[in-house]
Amino acid sequence: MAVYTEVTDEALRAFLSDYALGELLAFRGIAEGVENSNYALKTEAGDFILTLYEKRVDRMELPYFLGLMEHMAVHGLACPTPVPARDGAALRELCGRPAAIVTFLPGVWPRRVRPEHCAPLGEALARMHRAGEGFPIQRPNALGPAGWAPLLDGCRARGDEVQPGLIAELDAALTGILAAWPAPDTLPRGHIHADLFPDNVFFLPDQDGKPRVSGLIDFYFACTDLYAYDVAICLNAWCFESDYSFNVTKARALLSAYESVRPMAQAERAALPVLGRGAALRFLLTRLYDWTHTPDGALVTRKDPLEYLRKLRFFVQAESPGALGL
Ligand SMILES: Nc1ncnc2c1ncn2[C@@H]1O[C@H](COP(=O)(O)OP(=O)(O)OP(=O)(O)O)[C@@H](O)[C@H]1O
Ligand SMILES: N[C@@H](CCO)C(=O)O
Repeated sequence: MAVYTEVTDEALRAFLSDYALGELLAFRGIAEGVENSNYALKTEAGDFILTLYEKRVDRMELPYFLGLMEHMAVHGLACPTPVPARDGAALRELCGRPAAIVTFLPGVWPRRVRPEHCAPLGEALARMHRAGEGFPIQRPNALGPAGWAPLLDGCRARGDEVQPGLIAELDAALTGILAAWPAPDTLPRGHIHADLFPDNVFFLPDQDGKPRVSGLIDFYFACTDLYAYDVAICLNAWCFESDYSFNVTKARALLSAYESVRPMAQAERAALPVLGRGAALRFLLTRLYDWTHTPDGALVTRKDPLEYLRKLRFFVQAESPGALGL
């Protein structure tokens, strides 16, 4: 479910009259996604996505997200490009919500990740990091290491209902992660996606039927942080099997394709186990928070926090990149 704000035909037509996109031919709400309301639009000018930003997105941060997408698209990345209205502004208001139209990207995200997806993914991630260079606005990562203790505190009251002993295990994991986290400015940093899960990466087959990335979407967690942390997020999201075993073939494919575009420093590779631990904890905590704060019967699909406990435990026992098979 991701249409929180219903847009009427009349409201949309009035909104579109500010744009040079021709007549509205069709529009429909998109069920996928959990954060914002998304509509697919077809106008005389082509296909677009209309997003109404809901409660969890801070409107002060929208110029960063939209500006970054614009910058990356101009620098050759296949990502949604904000469409300005006739007055030049892409960020507008509709039905009392901040709203923007972005270009539609063709492709489908992989419901089941295969090793053949991981090299194109790694390459696209590195291209994204390169494409963000020179974008001047900074956005600290609100869900980075400094944000994890407060998040964990927010889960304290009900966390053990999900699994007995969970909060004590997470307290210990957090202490270990913070002690081993790379010191500021020791690893390269820049604009990262920070949520590059399979549902945010579209693929189309090439002439030989092999998957190639057709676009990256959903930049609403993007921030300025360590590039290698983005790699570690992808190792979490793309390289585990359904039995939670780590697939070294997928991880190697991802990493070597990444490095074909942006070689990593030795220190970045060495940090991957702790960055993997941190990334697992970050998704565990946001899922646990949502799990323990979403009222029963709410229309939002909650994601399983314990999936990330299994991944966290894997990274806790992996002390070196060698232990990851990398
Ligand atoms: N530019 C785009 N081109 C094509 N389809 C898009 C585009 N942007 C979004 N979509 C479609 O809308 C769906 C939801 O988008 P998105 O993942 O950004 O939602 P969200 O609610 O903002 O985020 P989240 O995934 O964090 O819940 C996507 O799975 C995709 O089907
Ligand atoms: N990718 C996140 C969801 C929000 O973007 C998760 O799987 O927990």
